[in-house]
Amino acid sequence: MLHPKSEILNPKSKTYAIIVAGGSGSRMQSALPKQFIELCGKPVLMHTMEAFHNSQTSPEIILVLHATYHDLWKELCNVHNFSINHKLIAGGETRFHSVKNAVDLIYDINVLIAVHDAVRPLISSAIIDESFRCAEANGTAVTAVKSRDSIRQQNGEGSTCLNRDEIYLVQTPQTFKSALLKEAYMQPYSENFTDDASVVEQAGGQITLIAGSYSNIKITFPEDITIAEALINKKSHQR
Ligand SMILES: Nc1ccn([C@@H]2O[C@H](COP(=O)(O)OP(=O)(O)OP(=O)(O)O)[C@@H](O)[C@H]2O)c(=O)n1
Ligand SMILES: C[C@](O)(CO)[C@H](O)COP(=O)(O)O
Repeated sequence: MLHPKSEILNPKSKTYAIIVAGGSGSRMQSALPKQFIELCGKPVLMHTMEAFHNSQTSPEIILVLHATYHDLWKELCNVHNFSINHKLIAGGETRFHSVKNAVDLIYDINVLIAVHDAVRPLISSAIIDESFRCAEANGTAVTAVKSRDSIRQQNGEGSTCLNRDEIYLVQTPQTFKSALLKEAYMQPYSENFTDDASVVEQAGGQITLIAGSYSNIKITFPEDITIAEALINKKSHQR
């Protein structure tokens, strides 16, 4: 079940956002990794970082990017006059290792940390703020939506239907009290760690789900660029 909306975030709470952009985007089949592809005139990554910067919480941003792309990123920041303050660090072999590189740089065990995929540029400021509020109250806040399709599980040659009201599709941001996230990321890597919630759960943490958005898509395949541009244009017409 999704957690109801939380109270106001304590303005004294220190907050961080780890934006993971250390992947190579193999499924996108583009020479330029998908986080740099332009969406409505600017790189995917800039849309994502602006959403966090413009949220009420406006967390300190740590950007995780493969070292090979640090110079390209600095050049893009110049070209686009992008001046949002952030710390740039090197990515790792998998998403887990990229997140860990950032988590290990945050020493304070009394802060809140959101982890977000750079390639989910349509995240709303409202969801970002709610994830920090919920994590402050409950320790964890993991963004998710219910499946709109029916769900079947394969068993042997056949398959059985599952109750879709009990199934959630997990997104980011995934936000945690730092003590919990830091302890979880001390575990050795496992292939089952597909997101931060799976890492925290394996370490004994209880996951609180909050409402995500069907627009908060992860740019994974080429057609996702067209969908994301359409959604951004729709949003700007609504303003
Ligand atoms: N070593 C890695 C792998 C992934 N990511 C980040 O994790 C997010 C979700 O990963 P995914 O969509 O799978 O990105 P890629 O790994 O780049 O894509 P693919 O799996 O198609 O290669 C992305 O923002 C990606 O940059 C990361 O920081 N470090
Ligand atoms: C973290 C994530 O976006 C939550 O849905 C997802 O697990 C990333 O999966 P990927 O295969 O690494 O893109």
